Amino acid sequence: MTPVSTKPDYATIREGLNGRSIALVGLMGAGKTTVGRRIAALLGLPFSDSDQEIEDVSRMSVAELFSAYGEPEFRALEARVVSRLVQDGPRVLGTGGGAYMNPNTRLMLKNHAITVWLKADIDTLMARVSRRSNRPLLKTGSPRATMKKLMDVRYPIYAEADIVINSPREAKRDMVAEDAVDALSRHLFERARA
Ligand SMILES: Nc1ncnc2c1ncn2[C@@H]1O[C@H](COP(=O)(O)OP(=O)(O)O)[C@@H](O)[C@H]1O
Ligand SMILES: O=C(O)C1=C[C@@H](OP(=O)(O)O)[C@@H](O)[C@H](O)C1
Ligand SMILES: [Mg+2]
Repeated sequence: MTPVSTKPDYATIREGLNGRSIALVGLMGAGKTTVGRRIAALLGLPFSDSDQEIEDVSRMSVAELFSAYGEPEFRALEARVVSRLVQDGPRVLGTGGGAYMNPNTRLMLKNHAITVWLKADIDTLMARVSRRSNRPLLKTGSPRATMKKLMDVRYPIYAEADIVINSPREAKRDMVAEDAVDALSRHLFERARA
C-alpha cells in the first residue's frame, strides 16, 4: 500500500499562519536575508528585509546611516520599519541582526509573527560576512572578537524565538529554507494536534 503523505502543502501552511508573518532573527551572516527570500518564494508570500526597507526610506545605506547619524538613530528607524512591516503582513521578514534586541520590536514580532532564529557557528558567520564589508558593527580591530561578544549578549534573546534552525556552512540556502518550512509546519500543526 502506498503511504499517504500527511505533510501539509504550502497553501495549508499559509492558511495556518492566520495572518501572521514569519520573521527571521539571528546574527549577521546567519542568512536571514538570503534564506528569508527563499522561504517566501516557497510559500508564495511577499518578502521584505528590514535593512533594505530602511535603505529605501532613507535613501542611504545602512553603513551611511550609522556613520552620519549613529547607531541610536538607526535603531529608532529600524524599530519603526519592523513595526510597520510586521503589522502589514502576512509576509516573510528578514530582520537586521540587532532588531530583535529592542524589547518593543521583540514584542511586536512575537505578537504578529512566528519567529525563526537562524543559527550558525562563528566560523560560518565570519566566512559569510567577510564576503561584503557593509556591516558597520564589524568595522573593529577584531571582527571575530566582536562577533563572539554579540553571540554572548544576543543568543539568550534570540533563544526566545519560536523556532530554531541551524544553518551550517555546508547547508545550501535552499536546504535551510526547506528545513525552516518543515519546522514551521510542525510548529503550526503538530502542536494543534497535541
Ligand atoms: N546557507 C547558505 N549557504 C551559502 N551561503 C549562504 C547561506 N546563507 C547565507 N549565505 C551567504 O552569506 C552571506 C550573508 O547572508 P545574508 O542573507 O546577508 O545574512 P544576514 O541577512 O543574516 O546577515 C550572503 O553572501 C549569502 O549569500
Ligand atoms: O546585527 C546588527 O546589529 C546589524 C545587522 C545588520 O543586518 P544583517 O543581520 O542582515 O547583516 C544590519 O542591520 C546592521 O549592520 C546591524
Ligand atoms: Mg540581512
